[in-house]
Amino acid sequence: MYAQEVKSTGKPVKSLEEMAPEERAFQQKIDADVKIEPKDWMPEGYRKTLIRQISQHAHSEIVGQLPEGNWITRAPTLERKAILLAKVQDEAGHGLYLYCAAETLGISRDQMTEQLLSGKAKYSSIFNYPTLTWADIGAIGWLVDGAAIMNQVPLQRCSYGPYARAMIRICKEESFHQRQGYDIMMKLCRGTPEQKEMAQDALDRWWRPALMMFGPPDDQSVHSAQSMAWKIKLNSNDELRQKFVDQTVPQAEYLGLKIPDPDLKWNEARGHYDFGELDWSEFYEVIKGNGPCNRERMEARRKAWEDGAWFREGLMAHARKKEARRMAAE
Ligand SMILES: CC(C)(COP(=O)(O)OP(=O)(O)OC[C@H]1O[C@@H](n2cnc3c(N)ncnc32)[C@H](O)[C@@H]1OP(=O)(O)O)[C@@H](O)C(=O)NCCC(=O)NCCSC(=O)Cc1ccccc1
Repeated sequence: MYAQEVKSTGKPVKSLEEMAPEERAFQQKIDADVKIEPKDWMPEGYRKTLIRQISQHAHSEIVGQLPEGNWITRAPTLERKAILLAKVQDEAGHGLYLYCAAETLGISRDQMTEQLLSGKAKYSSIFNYPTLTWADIGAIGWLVDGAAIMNQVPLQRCSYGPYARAMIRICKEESFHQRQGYDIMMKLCRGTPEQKEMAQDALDRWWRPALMMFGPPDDQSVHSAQSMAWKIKLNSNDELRQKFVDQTVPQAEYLGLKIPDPDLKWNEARGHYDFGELDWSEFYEVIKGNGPCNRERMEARRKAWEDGAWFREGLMAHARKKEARRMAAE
């Protein structure tokens, strides 16, 4: 799908003729699938859009550790605990690669953290929902990681080199995450009626928030048209949401679970599932800070940042001393 076909509410995308020569050469590079690297010239809007998206993505990975972290001490077996621990550690790693990718655009880790804590930078809406039962850990792996992969696989081909490369490793790890979630769901669905009920309840609560992860509908997406023209995004929000529904419905059927949507129906003519309208007012409330767990999540991040201040100061003092010693020896 070409950017121009996406009905986005943002500023109209400039045509090549309307661009200054430098910007035109940049766009032609993008159109020819040449990667943009940190030292290359880039329009200010491209740099800012990447900082916004990559830093929000990084914050999502870091905040995303919290709902699952809640279950590490209560995982049902030693094996499940070790797997969950590894998954949550992977998410910390993803956050770090992504912060590094954003740093190549001239913003520091401290600035990004300040933007998160002040509410200027967002993180994914999905992490503002609570994890009430062990089945939620299965549902997160299956649905949330499943949605994350659907969105991130195309980003391996995005125009900005450091972001595209970070995505390659992240996607490999995300597929392990998705499979471990589905495996939890399979175990529950083959278990007692109570366990199957827990799995259904988790699906009922996570289905709609998972679909909202892809962002607002295309006609309300401010950034899509420009981001797609710059290949910062390769697919529109609705396109990926549809792909996710099409992929996930048979997986739910295999589990013997029911997707909580009375309007869900295979549409032979379109070759896709039709699905019900989502409650976008809930999405906007959550991203404004009024979801069920927003306050708790931000408090946890603020506390971690404040508690770590002495360590960051220690590291800086050590670095300064080392540098002074090196200078004295020269
Ligand atoms: C598709 C989209 C998320 C949004 O498209 P865009 O073109 O950027 O925006 P658009 O114009 O369509 O929207 C208008 C406004 O709405 C905001 N908004 C939209 N959607 C959301 C949302 N869901 N949550 C919160 N805010 C959202 C958007 O920022 C903008 O507001 P702004 O102007 O910034 O104030 C894009 O940024 C993207 O692909 N990001 C990279 C992937 C990424 O970040 N993945 C994160 C999950 S990683 C993961 O899950 C791994 C994991 C699994 C399990 C456990 C732990 C970890």
